[in-house]
Amino acid sequence: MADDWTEKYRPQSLNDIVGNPSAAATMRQWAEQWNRGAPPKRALVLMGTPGIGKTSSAEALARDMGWGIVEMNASDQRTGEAIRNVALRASYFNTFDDDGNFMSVKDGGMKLVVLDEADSLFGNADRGAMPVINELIKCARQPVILIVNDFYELSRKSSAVKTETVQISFRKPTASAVQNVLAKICRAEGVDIDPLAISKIAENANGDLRAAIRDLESLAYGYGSVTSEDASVLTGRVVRKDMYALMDAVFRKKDPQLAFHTYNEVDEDPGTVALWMEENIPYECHSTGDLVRCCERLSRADVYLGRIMKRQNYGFMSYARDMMTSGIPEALHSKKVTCDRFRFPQYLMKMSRSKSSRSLRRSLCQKLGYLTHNSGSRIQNDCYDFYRTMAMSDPEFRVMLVRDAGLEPEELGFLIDQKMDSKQVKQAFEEAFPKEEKEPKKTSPRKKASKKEQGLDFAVPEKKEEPAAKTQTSVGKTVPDPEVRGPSEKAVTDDKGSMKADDASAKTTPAPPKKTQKSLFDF
Ligand SMILES: Nc1ncnc2c1ncn2[C@@H]1O[C@H](COP(=O)(O)OP(=O)(O)OP(=O)(O)O)[C@@H](O)[C@H]1O
Repeated sequence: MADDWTEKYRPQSLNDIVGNPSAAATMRQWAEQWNRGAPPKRALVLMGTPGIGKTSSAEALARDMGWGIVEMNASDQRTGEAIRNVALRASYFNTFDDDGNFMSVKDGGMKLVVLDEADSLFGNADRGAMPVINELIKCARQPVILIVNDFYELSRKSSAVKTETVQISFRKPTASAVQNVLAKICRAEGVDIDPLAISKIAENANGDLRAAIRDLESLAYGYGSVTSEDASVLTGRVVRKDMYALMDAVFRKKDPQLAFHTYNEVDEDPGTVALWMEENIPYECHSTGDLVRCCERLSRADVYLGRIMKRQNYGFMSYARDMMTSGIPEALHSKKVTCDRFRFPQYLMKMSRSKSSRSLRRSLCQKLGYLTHNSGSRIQNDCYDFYRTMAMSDPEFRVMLVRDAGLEPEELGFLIDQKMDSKQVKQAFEEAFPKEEKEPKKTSPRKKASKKEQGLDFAVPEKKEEPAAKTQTSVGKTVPDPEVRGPSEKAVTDDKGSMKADDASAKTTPAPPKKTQKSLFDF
């Protein structure tokens, strides 16, 4: 199938990119630094709205420099592991040419690693991606380009993205630049087009060149000519705006109507918008009166949002929205404006930084709750400090937590404020699972030998492992049994005093060691 026109007319060199000459120049400079060795900032971030030539520029740069290209976009699987396997590896190692021959970086075997739509990379499906991206940014041995529509979305997840990359902002091409591209395509395709139609298509695209080319192709398809009436079927596109546009409308333009409309184009929940307002109000108000009025409007909005949550009455939403958007610029009487950048809400930053420790704490509390017949939140609110103090001061208690609650090394490390590979954590695991008990499979050859020794020359059916076998804990509760809980499994036979396995395997199982370790009741 023939390429659509956007692919057919994709720029082949940076010189063919319409608009953004300074962005192209910065890209070239950065690329030339790579030819002399790794520059201080190894990654480039290209940001801007869709369809204005970011991906095309990255590909054109690689072509201009004679580099290979490794691309990962949203349609690829982009978990941390996948990025490590593809992008990070490609950035670390020397490359292969198209025939599969090894090429060293010295021979010009440079490879550009491109992560497209990097701002939409960090959902559940892309788990673990962030640490790998950070590594890529800091340590890549090959040039890396991250492409984003929304830089703020990416930068809130990583400070390295903010400080250790070269950031290039792509602007939308002007309507006349879009018209020139469309006219050129029409000439090449032999399409007879009315100049008015060209300007209608360009205006409607609002700087999105890809959209403009697609609109032109669909109008010209099968006819070979486009009139201005044909172009009038195009309707306005909805363009999403970011929080900075809303902040600008509220605090810099101080225009209640513009603020109201911009809010509708921002894809954020009202709670987040309120946080942005709260963070920026103190810096944007230039008189006490302004500050008091703005805080008053914001607190009103907050009351309405609270009522929505409490009563699920979404009728209050319009009041909350009006107070936050039109209300605040209307409350700003001073004509002065601040020239600083808008501030990202501290609360969101802290929550995002503490995300992994909060989830670790939650899973830890759930395990402790399971062990002690409590809910995870009860442990978190009432007993967490008790467990923490006990675990910090008593090594035997740590062993019991590992053995009976099934804590993972990072959970135990978190509880006692140590790294997961610290001496205390290692020791607790070694004592909870002595070596021969930890790896039951390795003991099987010995088992067979002992059967022979006993003269059992018939086939003894192996005891099948239940996929979700349960282990009885020392407090009499059953917990799902991960493989690692070998010793606890033995406790089942101990406590109940009956052997479930058949006689033969019972004979070959070494007698359980005398129980010397403490259970929770002993503490
Ligand atoms: N500045 C430009 N100059 C020439 N052609 C362009 C330009 N911008 C976009 N195009 C055309 O639009 C198509 C899509 O552009 P590209 O994929 O580079 O956009 P993008 O900014 O990376 O968009 P997205 O963020 O959605 O990936 C290109 O194949 C090309 O035909």
